[in-house]
Amino acid sequence: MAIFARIVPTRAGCVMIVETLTSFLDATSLGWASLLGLAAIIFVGLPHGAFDGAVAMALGWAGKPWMMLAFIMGYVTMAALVVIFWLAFPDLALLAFLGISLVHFGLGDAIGGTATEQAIQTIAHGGMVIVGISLFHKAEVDIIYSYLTGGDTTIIWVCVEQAPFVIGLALCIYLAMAIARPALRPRLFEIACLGFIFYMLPPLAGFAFYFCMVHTPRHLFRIWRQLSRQNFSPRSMLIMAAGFSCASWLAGGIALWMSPPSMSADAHLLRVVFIGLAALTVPHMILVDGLFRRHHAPIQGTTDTMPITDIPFKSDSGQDNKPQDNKPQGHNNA
Ligand SMILES: CC1=C(/C=C/C(C)=C/C=C/C(C)=C/C=O)C(C)(C)CCC1
Ligand SMILES: [Fe+2]
Repeated sequence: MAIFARIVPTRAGCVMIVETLTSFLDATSLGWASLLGLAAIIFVGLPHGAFDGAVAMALGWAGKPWMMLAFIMGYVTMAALVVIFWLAFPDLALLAFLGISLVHFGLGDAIGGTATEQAIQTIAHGGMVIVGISLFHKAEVDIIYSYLTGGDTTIIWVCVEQAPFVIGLALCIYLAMAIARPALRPRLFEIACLGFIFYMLPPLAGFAFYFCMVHTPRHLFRIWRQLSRQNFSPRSMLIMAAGFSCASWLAGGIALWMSPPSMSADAHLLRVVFIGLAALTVPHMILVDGLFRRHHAPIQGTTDTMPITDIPFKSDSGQDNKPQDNKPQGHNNA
């Protein structure tokens, strides 16, 4: 009887999820590559943010249950404020989202150096993702941007179309830097490969490739290494991340289910995914780029392998290998 009482609501829940999904699949005009990309963004990429609970642990904010509760409340409040801001000022919110994402992705992929070198790498890496995808597939991306702003996208394109001048300049300086500093070459080559992939794939599939195959693994590698150094149990990190992932999927599922009748299935689906992502990005960035990076930047001269290329920082040539007052230099914690 008890088992029966447990199975019936679970089955009802599953039926509801399957029904919502099949009605979306019937109504959407997105191709299979974009749908697969969206699924990967939601189920593979999004959980990297669910490790923010573990990041809070690394920062010493989650030692007691009340601290964890305060962290979760702060995170959810910030996410809710982003959604409210987006609904009130969609153009400004999308523009800000693109800008902060460029910085977040760029910082995650840069391997460090002086502040200027770091800025050049950040603009080049992050710019290729956000501006590259937007400009390679202008017509398709314009439709997505119009769903996200609720109509006019002129101001967005005015800004996106100016960006290649800055990004092009950053790429030229990056090339010069890579000639002098061989450790930068694999990362520059990575930008070229990603550019080709973004050009070839539909925009959502290209973004999903980057988000799931580059950004997420780099982030997880950083967090995992730092937390194992601090002797946190992998099991507790995984349980916490699974809990946060399920909570965000549930929130997204509810938002999807409350589909407004006036909106097309594509518009609603993309709004839920990207406004949801923006809402989680703001607290995620504050935590990862603002706090974790500052506290756990590798010390110059320490060996630090990079995922994807697996090149030790120490193998870097030239004078920047010499320890300089033990100042934190590396900044590639995604
Ligand atoms: C909306 C949209 C884009 C931007 C997506 C962004 C900006 C995602 C940011 C995610 C973050 C920052 C996750 C955190 O780790 C693209 C791919 C340019 C083109 C297709 C439509
Ligand atoms: Fe991230």
